[in-house]
Amino acid sequence: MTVLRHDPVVEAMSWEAARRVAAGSAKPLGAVPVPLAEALGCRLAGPLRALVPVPGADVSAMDGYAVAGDGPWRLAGRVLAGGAAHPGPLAAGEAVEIATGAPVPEGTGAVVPYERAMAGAESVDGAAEPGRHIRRRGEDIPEGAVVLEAGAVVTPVALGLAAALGHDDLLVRPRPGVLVLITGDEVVHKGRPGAGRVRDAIGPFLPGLVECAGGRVADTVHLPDGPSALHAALSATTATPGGARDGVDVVVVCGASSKGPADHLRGVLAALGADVLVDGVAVRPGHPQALARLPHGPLVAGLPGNPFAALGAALTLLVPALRRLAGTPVTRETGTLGGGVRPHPRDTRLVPVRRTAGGAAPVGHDRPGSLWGAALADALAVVPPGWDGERVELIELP
Ligand SMILES: Nc1nc2c(c(=O)[nH]1)N[C@H]1C(S)=C(S)[C@@H](COP(=O)(O)OP(=O)(O)OC[C@H]3O[C@@H](n4cnc5c(N)ncnc54)[C@H](O)[C@@H]3O)O[C@H]1N2
Ligand code: MOO
Repeated sequence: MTVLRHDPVVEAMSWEAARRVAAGSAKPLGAVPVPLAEALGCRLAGPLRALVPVPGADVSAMDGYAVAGDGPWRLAGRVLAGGAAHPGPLAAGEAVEIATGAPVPEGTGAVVPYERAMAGAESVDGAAEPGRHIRRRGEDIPEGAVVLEAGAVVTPVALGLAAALGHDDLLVRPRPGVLVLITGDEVVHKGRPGAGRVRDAIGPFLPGLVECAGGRVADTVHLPDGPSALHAALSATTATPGGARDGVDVVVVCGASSKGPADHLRGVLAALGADVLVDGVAVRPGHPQALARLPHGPLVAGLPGNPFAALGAALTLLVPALRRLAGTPVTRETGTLGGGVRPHPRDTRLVPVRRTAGGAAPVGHDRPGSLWGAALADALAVVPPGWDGERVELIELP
């Protein structure tokens, strides 16, 4: 009698379909107001408007004298930026000494810089050009102007602009929080791996990849093999209805995705009652990957332990889901592919390439267990089964 001890082979989902499922597995997180200091890298959820005009008043553009009418002018006081304004309009024939950025008194016809003025103790003379060296209220940025559109990334410069326009908080799409779980008793996290050990090569690349997709790695935790630690870590995640900023939206499980005795992901997902959306993808490398939703909300992306396979899987399931959650626009690039690459009969191939003026060229070194080829490459070429040798999609590597 034959005893069937292992799961039968199930047909894996096509790479294109898996990517579509991943992109459709999430909705963009709701907009939240975030203090400027925490908004860097987020996307604006609405247009950024000028709450105040720049400059906020008619101000001097030079250190010198604000004058009215023709010179010589009688000196009637001094106005410094941040100091008291001149107590009334300037009459023709009057001047006040003025600092750059200080509001010019009403009636000012021009500012004469120190370099162009001849000043005595009580009067000043010089050549005044009407309107010269006065920055008018709202001349740089009018009040109410939309300076950045919804969807713009909050850059360091945008933070400065927002502050100048009177904002303390920005309404942004929060960056989805990602918890990374690295499994494998043989995986070590520093130094040279000894016999029977491998150094974690996935944890170090995930933060940059996640960031480019619009997310942020909230924590990376190393778990021993076995279902209980994984079960506990997945159950402990806090759902983030409404996009709370410190929550976990996606858990990435590295390793444990295949069929070996230490590969517990599927069993744990079943025990937790997760909804498995993708269970294996027809892609090389990276076929033993999975995407599921836990009953309390977070998505789980299961990546294979082989590092290049993990990268391919992350670009297939994790990145599209994160982009959707973060509201990061999706751009698709295509190009020609040289190097005599042959398609696989059933699976999509992900081939590390460098893009050149003559098309994409494979860089080699593309074994699933090594990141060498991917590190030499600037993109992965997507070669579908039955590829006709024409253009391919190119996924840019961060
Ligand atoms: N019977 C089958 N065996 C395997 C299959 C299969 O379909 N049937 N698929 C193979 C493929 S393809 C891959 S990829 C791996 C995926 O394995 P797991 O996700 O279960 O990962 P592990 O078994 O834990 O590790 C595989 C390999 O990668 C090394 N590893 C693990 N984590 C890391 C890490 N963070 N950094 C660097 N290297 C890591 C680990 O030591 C193993 O060498 O399954 C095949 N087997
Ligand atoms: O996903 Mo595996 O070999 O395809 O590395």
